[in-house]
Amino acid sequence: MDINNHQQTETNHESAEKAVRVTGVRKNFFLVSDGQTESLTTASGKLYRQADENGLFPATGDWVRLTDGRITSVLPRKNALSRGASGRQGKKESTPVRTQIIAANLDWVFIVCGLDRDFNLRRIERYLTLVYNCGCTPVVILSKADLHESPEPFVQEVEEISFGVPVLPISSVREDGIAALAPYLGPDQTVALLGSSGAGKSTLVNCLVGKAVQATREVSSHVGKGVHTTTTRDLIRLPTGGALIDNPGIREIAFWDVDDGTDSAFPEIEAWAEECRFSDCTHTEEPGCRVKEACRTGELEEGRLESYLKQKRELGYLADRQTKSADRIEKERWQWVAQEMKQMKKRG
Ligand SMILES: Nc1nc2c(ncn2[C@@H]2O[C@H](COP(=O)(O)OP(=O)(O)OP(=O)(O)O)[C@@H](O)[C@H]2O)c(=O)[nH]1
Ligand SMILES: [Zn+2]
Repeated sequence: MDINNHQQTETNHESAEKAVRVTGVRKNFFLVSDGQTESLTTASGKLYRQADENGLFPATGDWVRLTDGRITSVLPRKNALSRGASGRQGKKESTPVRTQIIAANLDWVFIVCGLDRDFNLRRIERYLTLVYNCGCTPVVILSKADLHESPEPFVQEVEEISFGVPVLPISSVREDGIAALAPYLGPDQTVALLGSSGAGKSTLVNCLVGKAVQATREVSSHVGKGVHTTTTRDLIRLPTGGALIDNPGIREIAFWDVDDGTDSAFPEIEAWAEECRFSDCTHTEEPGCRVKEACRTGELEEGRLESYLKQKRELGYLADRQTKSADRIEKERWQWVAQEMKQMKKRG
């Protein structure tokens, strides 16, 4: 697509600068909206260069500064859903991990889980961890509630593992429970949808928008010329005034991205762990393990402990891997220095 032919964000004649929101990110261009008009634009060369240093590059949901029709900076983010996000960032000993921002400035993240074969408490726990880890606020949406006489038992099961997170059963096909989502979809609220393939995300989006946006992704008439129907947007405006972000990146978010957010997803286990005899108790074989005792007394379900331990193991593995690669980089650097010195001596 030739961007130059495109009416460049109606380069405002009064002021050449304005803040707009990124509604879609494609390989070489961005779709931005000022709330009225949606248009295509590119990022300034400087922004590309800076992104290499600070990793701050426009993502869907970002507010950006537009100067003469091009994105020149990304405004500070409230939060961001990202792959490779880790609580380790910001800690001194951290290995910088390049994170890929999938969606920014979110008020809520809907964890969509179907009440069919998709229903899996352990997976919901993982998603909760991931969402907490990104500094976002989760809401669990149990879709396809129409497949059951009552979704209540499922709601209770999820509530037991989600500690105060709203758990809302819905049916997009029958439009049941949709009204309960209204408090999260009001003006100025942005929601990202997370959930495995087939969970019912697209169907929910279409239900909320009131038409099949996800299938057809029509571009409305007031959108700038040159934006063809092939240009998909990731941020969808809702009739309620809110915005929904549903993009492939979010759909594919992998669990290994999750770091030590386990504290928030398993608060009761962390609390019992405080009472273990050994402070470094692994809650497996040790005597005086309060967590194991909780399993014996029935206070804690064995499956939940397994899930917790599995997460801990995976996180440990990830941390290990990151440290190793940092060590290797350091080693390689010294090898290079040593070689250079040898060369210099030879020459010298
Ligand atoms: N019974 C019932 N089926 C539903 C409901 N919502 C979605 N489905 C069905 O579930 C299947 C998957 O729905 P999608 O909306 O495409 O799921 P998705 O999460 O967008 O899946 P991906 O696009 O692969 O990420 C489709 O066959 C839908 O018709 C619902 O409320 N009730
Ligand atoms: Zn223990």
